Amino acid sequence: TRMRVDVVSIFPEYLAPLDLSLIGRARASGVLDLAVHDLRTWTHDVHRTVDDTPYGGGPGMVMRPEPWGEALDALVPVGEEPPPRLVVPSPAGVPFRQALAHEWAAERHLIFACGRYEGIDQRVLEHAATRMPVTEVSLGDYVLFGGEVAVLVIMEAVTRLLPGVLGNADSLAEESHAHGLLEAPVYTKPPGWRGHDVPEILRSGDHGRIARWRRDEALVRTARRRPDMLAVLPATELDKRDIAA
Ligand SMILES: Nc1cc(-c2ccc3ccn(Cc4ccccn4)c3c2)[nH]n1
Repeated sequence: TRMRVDVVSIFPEYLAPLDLSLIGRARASGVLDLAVHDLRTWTHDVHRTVDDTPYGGGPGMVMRPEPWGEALDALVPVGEEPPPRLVVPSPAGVPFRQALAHEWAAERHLIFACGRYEGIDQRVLEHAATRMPVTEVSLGDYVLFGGEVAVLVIMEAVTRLLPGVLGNADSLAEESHAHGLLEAPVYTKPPGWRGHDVPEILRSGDHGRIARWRRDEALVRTARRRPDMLAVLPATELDKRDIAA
C-alpha cells in the first residue's frame, strides 16, 4: 500500500464521502489505505466525554487531551519509521496550498485529527510533536464548525496526486496551480447552445493558435480574478503584451 491514512473524529459519518468515487477507487486499488475512527472509542466514562470548559474562561468548550492522547498512542505503532505526520485542521493553521498537497502525497502515513467545539487542548499537539511531525493547517480565512470538511478537502487534493489515481495524467500536467495561472474556460458539444457559441478558434484544429488562445485567456482571467497570483510569476512567464490586449 502506497499510503495509510487514519482520521479521528467525533462525527466519523462526516467522512463517509471518502468511500465514494475516486477516493473509493484509490482505496479499492490498494494505493490508499484509509481508516476513520470515532474519538469516543478512547473515552472510558459512561457519557463518553470528549470536551470540558476552557481554562481562562470564554465561550464554548475545549476537547480534552486524554482521549486524543490514547487515540494517537493506538494509531502510531511504537518505533514506526518514518513517523506519521499528524495534520490538524485549525483556523489558526498554515494555509493549505497545492504545494502542501504535493508534500503530503509523498508521506507513508497521515493521521488527521478533526477538532470540534473551540478546538483541541494545545498540549495534545505539543505532546504529539515529540513523536512525529505535526502541522496545523487552515483551508482559508473563514470559520468552520470543525475539522471534518477540511479533511475531505485535503484528502481530495492529496489523493488525486497519488500514482494511478488520475486517469489522464495530462489533466494533472494542465493543473492551473502548477503553471501559476488560472485555467482557461472549457467547452464541449453542442457548438451552439441557447444562443451561446463555442469560440471558433477551439474548433479550428489549429493547435498552436488554440494553445495561445488558452494561455491568453488564462492570463486575462488571472489578472482579473487573482492579481496576487501574477505578482509571484517569474518575469519569463508573464508577457505584459498579453495582459494589455
Ligand atoms: N480554515 C478553517 C479551519 C477551521 C476549523 C478547523 C477545526 C476546528 C475545530 C473546531 N473548530 C471551530 C472553531 C471555531 C472558532 C475557533 C476555533 N475553532 C474548527 C474550525 N475553520 N476554518
